[in-house]
Amino acid sequence: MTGLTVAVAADNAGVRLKNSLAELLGGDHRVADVLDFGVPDEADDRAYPRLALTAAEAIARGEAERGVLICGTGIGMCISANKVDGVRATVAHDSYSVERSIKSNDCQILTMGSRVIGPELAKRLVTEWIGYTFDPTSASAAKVAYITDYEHHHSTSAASGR
Ligand SMILES: O=C[C@H](O)[C@H](O)COP(=O)(O)O
Repeated sequence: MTGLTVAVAADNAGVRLKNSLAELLGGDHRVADVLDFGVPDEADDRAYPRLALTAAEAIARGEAERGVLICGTGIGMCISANKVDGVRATVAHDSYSVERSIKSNDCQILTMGSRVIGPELAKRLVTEWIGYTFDPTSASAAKVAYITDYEHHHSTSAASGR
């Protein structure tokens, strides 16, 4: 496996955890590059949607394969990132969800809440998350493709099928 490029971003509620995770990722042999979309410190009060959308758009353009986005709860980052076509983001604070976010859902983005999870558990989960890969030949692939197809067609009737 060639090294991953991982985008990171956080608002000022999550910047300390984001910086810690960026350092962790930068030292991981499975990571080729870390793209930091800010904020740099707690004095920067840019709101989470701007940061999430900027990072998610970079992923949609193929500039990074993965992203870790941190806010107070992870929820705002997740909602915002999921507005970008082609991006699948999830908030997760447990090992099983982190694994399934890749293996079932092929999520590029993991979001976490700095007010929800401790830094050591977050680091452990991100270390696990980097090691998972999606299997495009798995039974999960068609389910993810259904979402992508909906995005492409913006079809309101898609939800009425199986
Ligand atoms: O989801 C939003 C985040 O938790 C953010 O860090 C805090 O948002 P708020 O200031 O609107 O509560």
